[in-house]
Amino acid sequence: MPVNYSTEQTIPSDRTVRLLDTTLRDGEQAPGVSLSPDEKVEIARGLERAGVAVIEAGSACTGAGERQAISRVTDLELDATVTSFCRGLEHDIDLALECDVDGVHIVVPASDRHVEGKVGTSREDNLEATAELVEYATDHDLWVEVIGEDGSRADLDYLEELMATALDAGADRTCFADTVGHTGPERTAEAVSRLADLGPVSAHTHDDLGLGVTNAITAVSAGADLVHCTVNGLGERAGNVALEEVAIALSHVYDVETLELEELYDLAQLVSRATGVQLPPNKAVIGENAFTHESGIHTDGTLKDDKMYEPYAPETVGRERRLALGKHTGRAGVKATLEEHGVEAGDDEISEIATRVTELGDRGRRVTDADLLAIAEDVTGDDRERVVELLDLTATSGGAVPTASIRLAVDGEERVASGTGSGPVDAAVSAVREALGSQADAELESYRVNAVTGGTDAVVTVEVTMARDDRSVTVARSEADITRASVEAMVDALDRLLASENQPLTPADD
Ligand SMILES: CC(=O)SCCNC(=O)CCNC(=O)[C@H](O)C(C)(C)COP(=O)(O)OP(=O)(O)OC[C@H]1O[C@@H](n2cnc3c(N)ncnc32)[C@H](O)[C@@H]1OP(=O)(O)O
Repeated sequence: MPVNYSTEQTIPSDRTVRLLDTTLRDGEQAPGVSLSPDEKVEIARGLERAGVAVIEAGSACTGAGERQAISRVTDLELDATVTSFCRGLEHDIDLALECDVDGVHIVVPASDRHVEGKVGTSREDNLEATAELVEYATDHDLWVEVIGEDGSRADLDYLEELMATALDAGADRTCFADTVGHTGPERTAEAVSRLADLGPVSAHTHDDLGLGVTNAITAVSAGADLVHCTVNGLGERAGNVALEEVAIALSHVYDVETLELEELYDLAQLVSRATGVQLPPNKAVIGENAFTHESGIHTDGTLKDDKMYEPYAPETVGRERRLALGKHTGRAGVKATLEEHGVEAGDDEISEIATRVTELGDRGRRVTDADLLAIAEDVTGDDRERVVELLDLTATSGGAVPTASIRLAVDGEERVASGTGSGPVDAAVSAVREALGSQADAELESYRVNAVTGGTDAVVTVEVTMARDDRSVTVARSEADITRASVEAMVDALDRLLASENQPLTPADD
């Protein structure tokens, strides 16, 4: 159901809106990002699973490697239309044809700054060249979208003339481009509604002013029916408008469905892994904190009614809700988290544990599951025997094969093992798994390293989350030695997981 309380919806729910993804072209233009053909193929498959209508696979003019990558995507024979970016040059269209794409985006200058200052032509010659290029592309059976580059800074009368020329020459659609993310919703609405009167129009917005989604939604309400986006908002400078944000905004606010929303989180992680650009924790839909609650009032409210502090269920976009502990934790959050770990405590004990969690958070620390459980044991007096304990660790690197040997106490019995790996941490983790056998059957859900202090002698904090069956435990360890911190965190997490299976803590009396 749309959530607008107004009866005047600017985008009615029966509007057909489709999304074009340009992660493989504009997204890849983000500094430092370069996708291999295999990565492009994997991302294109993910985009297809999500139901993206058009995939801009790259710029064929960039070089042989790029053309090979685009060809690999066209070879997939996806349902989505696969396209290439082309400058206003016949040669670029020829290169796109070599990749067997379904269509092209012919990017022609629209503002005087681009017409005269960049391409060095005149308004009149630009009109003529645009018509010729469109005819050339359509003669080769290509689907054609003409993008008026820097359209938001163009004289709108000229932009309208340029786009009318493109449509008259046979272009399938035009595109309003806020190339430098310079404009706001009013000008977007004016420009898009003028172009929509001519024929089908797309919107291409950037986030330099943080107005990417606003302008995209405004463009749709002004008549655009295809929105250019990138996964995670990757792109030039501050990025393009994020695919996941446009999709959820259209769905949640206007009841207009564009994608298989539950695919969005996997897609976000896939793109993050391939590009090396981490997901910002506070980003809508994909950020780690988007469905995580720490503060006591929010956690309590969410436990009473899961819609209390969330606009939509995390499962909608392929995610799960999480409770976190820290400075702002209250009793309800402590009780719920302890229950997740099979630990019961009385009301007074819960209050005491909550106070100590807050105190730990006050010291600027993130409070992990292991911290909570240690506090709970202290408060309830439930001492437990460790199942696994690290006794000794030696790791070497710099030679041909990084190796590590490890000595563990497992249920009071000493075990020694060694392992090799891609680096000392990997080798030490192999050794731990070797020593523990099936007891180490736990998935490493996340592994994060953070240098707490500067310099080469920095103290690093390693935080791991490990899961076994349907339980997960987060542990953080700080050390100057990253290998030791990693292994200690992992062994402690395994110890917690195994302890809860073998020796559940007994409920404490009130
Ligand atoms: C808004 C956007 O996202 S634009 C897309 C940006 N994408 C890219 O740049 C793709 C990656 N780029 C590349 O691989 C290279 O820049 C290439 C292969 C396209 C061109 O490389 P080079 O020939 O060395 O040119 P260079 O990069 O120095 O300059 C760009 C040229 O394209 C021209 N150009 C730029 N936009 C257009 C256009 N819309 N129509 C025609 N020509 C254009 C420029 O005028 C310049 O030509 P000039 O050298 O004759 O002055």
